[in-house]
Amino acid sequence: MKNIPTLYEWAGDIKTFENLFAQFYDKVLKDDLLSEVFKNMSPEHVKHVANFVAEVFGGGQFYTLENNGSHSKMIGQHIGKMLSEEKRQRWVHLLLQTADEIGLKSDPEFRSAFVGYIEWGTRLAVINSQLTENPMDTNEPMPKWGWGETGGPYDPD
Ligand code: HEM
Repeated sequence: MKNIPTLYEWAGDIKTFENLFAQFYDKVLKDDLLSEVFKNMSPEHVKHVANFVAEVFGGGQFYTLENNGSHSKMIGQHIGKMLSEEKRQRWVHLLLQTADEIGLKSDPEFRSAFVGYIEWGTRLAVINSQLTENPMDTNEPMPKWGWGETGGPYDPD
């Protein structure tokens, strides 16, 4: 494959990410373990998380510009939340279930990159949630996620 798309381009567009997280948080709010954690989430939460992940996946500055966000600001949302490994696992499980239900690209290459990011991001969220102060400088750049070892999407040729 000559022109390798970004993860964002391969997944679709911003509506793909908004749909994924809208359906996901519907499940989260009905979940016995996670509903308590998210019961006070802001009305913008779904859009902010969709924008954040879309930006990390190479879609442009959705979170940075539209939400005046930064990696540090996002990390700050998890400080002191005391998230457990059990809650993290449920979060991951529901997100992957939603990904299948909405028909998110399911080629092995894309899912490998997607799961890699989700593992990284959720494990960091748990670690940061045990802290009382945000360790991250406000000027730290947003993370960028790519295809990793697979090098690009599934290509039958
Ligand atoms: C890749 C993993 C994750 C990403 C990209 C992410 C992203 C975000 C973002 C962007 C916000 C800010 C939302 C806003 O500005 O309104 C946020 C807030 C939050 N996140 Fe995460 N998060 C991740 C993992 C988790 C996990 C695993 C949990 C819990 C099990 C969690 C719990 C929360 C909570 C409780 C808030 C605050 C919600 C509120 O009250 O408005 N996050 N997250």
